Parts: sequence; C-alpha cells; structure tokens
Amino acid sequence: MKIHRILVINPGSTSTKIGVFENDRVVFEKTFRHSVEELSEFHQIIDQYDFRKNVILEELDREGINISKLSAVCGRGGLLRPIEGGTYEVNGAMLEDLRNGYNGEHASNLGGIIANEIAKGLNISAYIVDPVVVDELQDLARMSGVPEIPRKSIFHALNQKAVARRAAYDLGQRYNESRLIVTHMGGGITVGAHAGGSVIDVNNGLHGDGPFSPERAGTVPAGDLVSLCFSGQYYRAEMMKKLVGQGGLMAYLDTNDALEVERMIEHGDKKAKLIYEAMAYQIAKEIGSMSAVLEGKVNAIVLTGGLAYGKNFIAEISKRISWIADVLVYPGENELEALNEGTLRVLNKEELPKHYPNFAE
Ligand SMILES: Nc1ncnc2c1ncn2[C@@H]1O[C@H](COP(=O)(O)OP(=O)(O)O)[C@@H](O)[C@H]1O
Ligand SMILES: CCCC(=O)OP(=O)(O)O
Repeated sequence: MKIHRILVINPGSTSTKIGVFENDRVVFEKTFRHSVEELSEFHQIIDQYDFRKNVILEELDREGINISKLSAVCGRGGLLRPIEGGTYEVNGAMLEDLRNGYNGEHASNLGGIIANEIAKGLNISAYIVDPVVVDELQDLARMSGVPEIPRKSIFHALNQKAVARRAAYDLGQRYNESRLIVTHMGGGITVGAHAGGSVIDVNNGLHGDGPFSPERAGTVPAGDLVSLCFSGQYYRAEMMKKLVGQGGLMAYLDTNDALEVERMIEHGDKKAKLIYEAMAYQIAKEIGSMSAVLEGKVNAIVLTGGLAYGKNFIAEISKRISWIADVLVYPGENELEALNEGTLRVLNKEELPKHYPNFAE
C-alpha cells in the first residue's frame, strides 16, 4: 500500500497545532500556545503569517522531519464564502478570499495560506477540509429579525463534525441518522444542532451570537451595542476587538487562559468565579435553545474543545442540561486527525477534491 505523508496545520485563535501523519498513523504532533502578549504585536491576523509559518518550519526542522518527503499539506480553512463541507484543493480564488478575510478575520484564514506556501515549494498539493464557513443551516435559522443581517454559519465545523461522528459511533448510531447537540469550547464557543448529518442551526461563534468565550463577546444587548458604536469613543476596529479578541474572559479578567482563571478561583478570586460560572451558564442556555431546535429529540449532548478538560467547568454546565439528554465529553479536539482523514480520502482517490469557485467569474 502506498504511504502518504501529510503535514496538517491548524491555526486557532490561541494556538497553532500541527501534525505529521503517515496514512492514518500520527508520527508527530505539537501544540504551540500563543500568549496574548506574543500576538499583540500583530495588528491584523494576516500579519501573523510569517510568525506562525516560521514556528512550524523551525519545529519540523528541530525534530528532524524531512518535509521533502511530504505527499500533501492540509490547513484548517477559514472565513471563505459559505460552502458545503468536504476537502477542497487550495486555488487562487480561495487564497484571495483567505487573504482578504472575505467573511472576517480569524486565525484559520492562515491555514490554507501557510499550507499552500509550504506545498508550493515542494510541488505538491495543498488542501483545506470542512472550513469554518460550512453552511448547512435550515432556512428558519437564517432569520435574525433584521432582513439586512441574516444569521450566518461560522463555527468549528471541522471538530464538530469529527466529534459528532465519534459520538454517534459510541452511541451505536450512524451520524446521518443521529440528533446531537455539539458544543465546541475553545478560544471561541459554538453550539450546533446536528440532525441527520447536517448542522441545521449553530451560533456564529466569531462575531455573531451565542455564549461569551475566552476571547469573544457572543450575544450582547443590541441597542446598547449600537449606542456604544456611535458614542464617538471608539473606532470601528476597536469595537470589533471588543467583540472578537478582547471580549469574554479577556474583557473581564484580562486573560483568555481558562487554566489561569481556575488558578485565580483557587486563590479565592470571587470575580473570576462569577465570570467563569457565567460562561458556563450561557453555554447551558445555548444548549437548551438547541434542544428546542431539535424538538426535544436529542440522542446526546456532546462537549468538546480545550475548555472541556476543566472538570468543574463541565460540572457547572452539566447540572443545567443533563435533564435533556446524556452528556458525552471529548476534551480537546480531533481536528488534526480530521484534516488528515479528509486529505487521505482525496489522495487515496476515494473522493475527488472539491473546487472552490471563482465567484468573480
Ligand atoms: N486542562 C485544561 N483545563 C481547562 N481549560 C483548558 C485546559 N487546557 C486548555 N484549556 C483552555 O482551553 C482554551 C483553548 O481551547 P482550544 O480548543 O485549544 O482553543 P483554540 O483551538 O480555539 O485556540 C483556553 O482557554 C485554554 O486555557
Ligand atoms: C470561527 C469559528 C471557529 C473558532 O472560533 O475557532 P477558535 O476557537 O479556534 O478561535
């Protein structure tokens, strides 16, 4: 059997995760955590390109991993135009939308760009899999109440899909026949209603709605937000930072690190306790609302992402939602494996790569 060696790259808001796989076997994996200070020197996320790329290449070099033997490079896909799930070959139209941040700024925009740059030098193909703009919303979910502002599907599609498949398997079901509420809790937090293999409703975890997160504001009172925007106190970019990057735990406690917050609580910090509990409370509320979307027919509630390592945090959420359905916890994420599997399906010719359309044509 032919051995495919694949480098996968997953830039998140607080970390860059990489893996090297030989077929489905991981041969190297590493997570780089980026502190707020480290990233604060970059004005825009696209400016982090050289920094994140060099961190990856230097680590591979240090580990003696010969990249000339790679068969393909795959990056987490970013804020493109809404598209269906699957594996896409990186092309010019996609690179342009990633560089311009068609749907906004997020670290995942760097995934396809860095993958392409490394692949180009080796004359191999670059891919992205299940980008954050995968859109399977039912039409009902698109209405916001303001016609010019439809609700959008921007979420942890890659991990939500991967973990949902795993949960369905553990429940003895097929993903395409299951009804799950999947909650990814990382730098951003998204809660998706999965029905019959589609994510029919989900909060826009970047600059839309839902619970506040380690670094995002989530839903905020709309009228007060408008007033603040027009108060003359802030530029547009400053307001966006309040929602993405400097919102949530960052705004209240000056850190996006939940472990740090747990240490503050252990040392008796009452404000830290209130804010951490409020984040769990908002997540539970969102899960409750997705149970209504699924009309109460829920096979399981699935909790995943970095915050799912926090046992007290999980308990705080579970006490409010465990009456809905069983709660399954899969801490961390399966994103590297999911990126690898999507690439392998194409390299093994089990699937054709999808083509990102040139919308300008
Ligand atoms: N063992 C742990 N217990 C509690 N929180 C954790 C743990 N490990 C990581 N986290 C928190 O998870 C968050 C990051 O989650 P992650 O899914 O890695 O984020 P992203 O991929 O969005 O950068 C951070 O707030 C981090 O402090
Ligand atoms: C843009 C939705 C995905 C997301 O929020 O990812 P991170 O938690 O890695 O920032």
